[in-house]
Amino acid sequence: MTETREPIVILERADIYQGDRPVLNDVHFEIKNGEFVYLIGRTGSGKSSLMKTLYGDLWLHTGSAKVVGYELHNIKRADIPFLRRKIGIVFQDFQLLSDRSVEDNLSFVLRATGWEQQSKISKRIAEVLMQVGLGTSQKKMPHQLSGGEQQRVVIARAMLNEPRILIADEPTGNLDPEVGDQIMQVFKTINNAGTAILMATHNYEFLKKFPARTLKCENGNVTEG
Ligand SMILES: Nc1ncnc2c1ncn2[C@@H]1O[C@H](COP(=O)(O)OP(=O)(O)OP(=O)(O)O)[C@@H](O)[C@H]1O
Repeated sequence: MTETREPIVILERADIYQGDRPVLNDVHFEIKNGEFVYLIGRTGSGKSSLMKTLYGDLWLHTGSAKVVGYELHNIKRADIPFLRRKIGIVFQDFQLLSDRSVEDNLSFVLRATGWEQQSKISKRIAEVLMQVGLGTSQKKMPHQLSGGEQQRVVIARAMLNEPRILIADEPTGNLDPEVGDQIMQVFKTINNAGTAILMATHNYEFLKKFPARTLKCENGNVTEG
């Protein structure tokens, strides 16, 4: 069992910047394989900046970070797409391609990441849609789905390449509370099956209903909450 608790995110003395402006200083924490971690903090406290740094959208300024085996302090631009394949990213706004079906949104990502065989593509799409409770929606267009269903497709898309961690920035921010709870259940199910999750949220009800480790961004620091 030791392997399952190996850290997949390690930050040491990391400084997070937006351009030349420091946002978070001296950040150090680990996330272990299979862990569920909330990221909380007021608007502008640096949650999104921290997440963007983890998936290579912001350069790490100083310090070191290792994410799913990639050293962000040494990473080459050409390696960033490979880093992102091992991370599933889920945003608040759904960002599905509106001109194509659920199935085509998902196969687009698989083909772009090197999948070629149609039978394998179809099988994987069916698996991830089952995982998020949308087994019968392959042929639907995004506009035919509710907000909660669209977010499920986005989560399915993030799971396509079996990431070791899902990074979710306010994934329920645009949803009604009841639908948000259902999406939270989807994340819990995915986490129970072994994928680590780092989720930024303003929804403190989740912390009570679904307790988990919490990191807090405050006054330029990240602390255990
Ligand atoms: N693209 C950007 N360019 C310059 N500064 C930015 C940019 N995005 C964010 N910032 C600034 O960086 C700081 C941290 O913002 P960030 O978005 O990381 O906070 P947050 O905790 O995610 O906020 P929210 O909860 O509103 O999403 C803020 O002062 C913000 O104004």
